[in-house]
Amino acid sequence: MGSTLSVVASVAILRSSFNEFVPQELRTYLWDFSRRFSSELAMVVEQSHEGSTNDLFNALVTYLGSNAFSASTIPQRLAVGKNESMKQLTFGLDKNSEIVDTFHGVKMRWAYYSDYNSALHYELRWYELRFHKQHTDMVKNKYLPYIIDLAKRIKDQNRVVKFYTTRGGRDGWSSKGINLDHPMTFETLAMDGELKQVVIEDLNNFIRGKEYYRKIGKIWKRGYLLYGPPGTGKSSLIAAMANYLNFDIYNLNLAAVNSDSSLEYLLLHMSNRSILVVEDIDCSIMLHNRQSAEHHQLDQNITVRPPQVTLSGLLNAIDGLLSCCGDERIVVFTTNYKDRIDPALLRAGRMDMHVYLSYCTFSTFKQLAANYLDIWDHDLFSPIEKLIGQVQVTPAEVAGELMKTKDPKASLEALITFLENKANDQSDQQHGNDSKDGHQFQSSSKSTFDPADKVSAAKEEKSPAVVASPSMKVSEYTIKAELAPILEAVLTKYGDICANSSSKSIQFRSSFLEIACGIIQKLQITALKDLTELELKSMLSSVHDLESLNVEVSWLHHRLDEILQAIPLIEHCAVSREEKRQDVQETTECCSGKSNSVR
Ligand SMILES: Nc1ncnc2c1ncn2[C@@H]1O[C@H](COP(=O)(O)OP(=O)(O)OP(=O)(O)O)[C@@H](O)[C@H]1O
Repeated sequence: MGSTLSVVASVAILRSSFNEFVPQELRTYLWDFSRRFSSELAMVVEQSHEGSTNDLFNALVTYLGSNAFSASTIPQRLAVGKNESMKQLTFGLDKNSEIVDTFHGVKMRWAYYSDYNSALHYELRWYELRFHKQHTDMVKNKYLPYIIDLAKRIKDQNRVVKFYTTRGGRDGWSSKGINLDHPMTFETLAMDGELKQVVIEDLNNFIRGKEYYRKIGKIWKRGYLLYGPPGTGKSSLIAAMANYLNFDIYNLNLAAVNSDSSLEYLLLHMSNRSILVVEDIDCSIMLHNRQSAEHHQLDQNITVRPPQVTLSGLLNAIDGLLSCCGDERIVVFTTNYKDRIDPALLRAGRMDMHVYLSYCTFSTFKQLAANYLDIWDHDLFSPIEKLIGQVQVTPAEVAGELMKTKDPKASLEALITFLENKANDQSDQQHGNDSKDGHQFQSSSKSTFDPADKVSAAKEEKSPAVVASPSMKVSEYTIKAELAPILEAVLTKYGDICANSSSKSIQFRSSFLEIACGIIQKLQITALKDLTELELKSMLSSVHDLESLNVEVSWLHHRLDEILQAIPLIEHCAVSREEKRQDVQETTECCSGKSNSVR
């Protein structure tokens, strides 16, 4: 044993002396000469390749380092370290050390060398791979690409997610970014189970879709619109997405960007594998065409600086040529009021998935109770289920109540009191509205988070969890009572339009039907001349969403198209009528001697 050790030690000493005293050119020559007679092939991977960084070298640093403890021959010396952009320690081969990796049963011998060139003050580093010549094709076509791919995944998993914000003007993004230390994950995010799964699946498909996107000629990017009342978890969902994918977040404050070209500059300086977030897109900026970007004088004293980024600038940035300057990009818009957003921004291809974050349902409450109190069931769940069905309460509010004490019983009782108070408040508000409006539809369709936005309310409140007015069952669906006659008529005329819907959940299907019936109701109660183009386009956008979920509403789509085409004619007629009226009035005034010129 002692003699074996001394032989190994002598070989190691000889080897390191050889490397130290024999110049690299001579060593290379000697190796090449000896290999002429060998069945082994050697490949050298230098730090730089043809004048630029060698991606394979960098991949090897990660791959061999991560394999260091599982390789068939563990190296005697390892380099180890960590920096602030990494979550965990990383390992690498130290100078002149070797490792044997096994791939598809074939032994791959790796060694790492470095050589300091004192004239150039430059350290040359390289890896050397030796394997049997018969595996050359496999190494070229499978092993090395596998290393590059795996190293990328290892690196992505180990990197700390960064958060960047705009500094305004041409200053670009905050230079270093701060570590995103947000604890929200898909496990802790309370969201309807099915919807959460749909989002996760969509992200998975996107991440695995590089080849698919290339094949169909589409830029590898995905857009999500997150909408819903404040406090329902839009920002939390973004954090969960970033943590799940290990993507950096670039938080774009459009109001701080002073021109379309600054926006271009910012997008060109985002890293790959990142999420571009524009929060509250409806109110952070009013996007208009360039012509209207003038200073608006609200009154004599107040001048409002107009938006500097135009709608076309933003559209260009999202899906114009500029958007191909990066890979694996996700764009997320959030809003409390989907109907205030220009439909051009919402169409598929720009915002591929619209995710509605609703008020708290019983299912979301149960997830919050599990997160905050570690309970999955309790006697007090039953009254809470009843109250949550009647009250509009956000997950943020419920979470706030559950945080007050760790004692489950006390916490749930406090939540019940909170929900009862809220129910009374909402009921008082409802009565106030009823007596003010004297109109059942208007009062019940008003949303407490946006009393002004009827169109938004007509859609947002349709989630079964958010029903404030009485519900009714029509066939197997539960729908707002006031929409029940419309649904009955639709089912009689067109059959079950949700029969082929991509969602099997009755709850979801009911909410799709409420959206469709809400649109029909709006069309029924509004005179054609009072419908704005924006309202119609927003209805079309909802119908488009329903179609993408395989809800059969082509007849409604067709009807909306017809109305949209008719609007200019209606406006034209209105103008002609007004002109005629003015003509008649002027003639009458002239005849009766009341015209300005006579006066
Ligand atoms: N769905 C949810 N699951 C778990 N926690 C939630 C959820 N929604 C809200 N919360 C809690 O409420 C807090 C505020 O929620 P968040 O900021 O995500 O809401 P938001 O919809 O983005 O609100 P806003 O529209 O005002 O920006 C979160 O930090 C989290 O603690």
